[in-house]
Amino acid sequence: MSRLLALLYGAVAYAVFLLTFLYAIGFVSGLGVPRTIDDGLTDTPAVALVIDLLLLGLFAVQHSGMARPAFKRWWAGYVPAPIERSTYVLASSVALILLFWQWRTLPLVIWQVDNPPARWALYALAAIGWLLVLTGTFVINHFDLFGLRQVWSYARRRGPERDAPFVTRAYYRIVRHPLMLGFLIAFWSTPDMTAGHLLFALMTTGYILLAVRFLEERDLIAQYGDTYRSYQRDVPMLLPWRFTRGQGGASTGCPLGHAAGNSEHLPH
Ligand SMILES: C[S@@+](CC[C@H](N)C(=O)[O-])C[C@H]1O[C@@H](n2cnc3c(N)ncnc32)[C@H](O)[C@@H]1O
Repeated sequence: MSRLLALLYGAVAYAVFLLTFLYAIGFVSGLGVPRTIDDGLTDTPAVALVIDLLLLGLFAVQHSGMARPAFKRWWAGYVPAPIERSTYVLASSVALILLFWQWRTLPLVIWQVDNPPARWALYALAAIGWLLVLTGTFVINHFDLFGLRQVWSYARRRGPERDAPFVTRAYYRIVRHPLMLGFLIAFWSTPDMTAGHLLFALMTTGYILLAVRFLEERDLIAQYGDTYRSYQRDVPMLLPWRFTRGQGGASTGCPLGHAAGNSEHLPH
């Protein structure tokens, strides 16, 4: 594949992702975009429920299915390695764009916070959630996660890609899944909770909990072995206050113990 074409493809996929991410903030918070979670297409509640569940399910299947090692091995025969991640990013963005476009509103009000300072506090909390997601991607490796590092290396004729290193610094010292924590904060922190928004928050929360525990962490254990198991023991999954003082943490007085504090356990 032409190196310039790969670079261009990666840049387009990244731009589409960035716009989709910005749109997602507006969609969920109901601000600044033409169609939001509560202001868009309408239908009878039963039809709306079915369509919204299908849209969420489609995203979950695409996003988790395409991230599995078995799927990656299979489509390596069709998609050149340098653009594999960009293609995944593009497919995830398309699934989200479809959801934003076809989402049916369910306007029944579940809760409404009228007090202005409380409303602003909830908006601020949501903004913190989104910021956690965005900044968290830089802690892991933003350009690797979104495929730019791979196409750039290919364009510069660098050798085959090394796997991105295991990260236990910054947010990852406090919880194992800061990006997912950021999404959960952003999805639930709203002063105007409608049935549609509640459906979105409940389904995405269930998806995040299951996918992280039974798919992503299983792959991380397969990849990093005991390093990841000890990280699991020392660092809570999503709730920062659930510090454990067992194993490495207890001996050092550091809640993270050897998972974060001792590089001899980290793969190189
Ligand atoms: C979208 S990121 C989400 C990471 C994490 N679940 C979170 O919520 O912060 C998914 C990618 O991050 C990788 N990943 C998860 N935890 C990691 C860690 N501690 N260090 C390096 N990569 C990690 C996974 O292998 C996966 O490719």
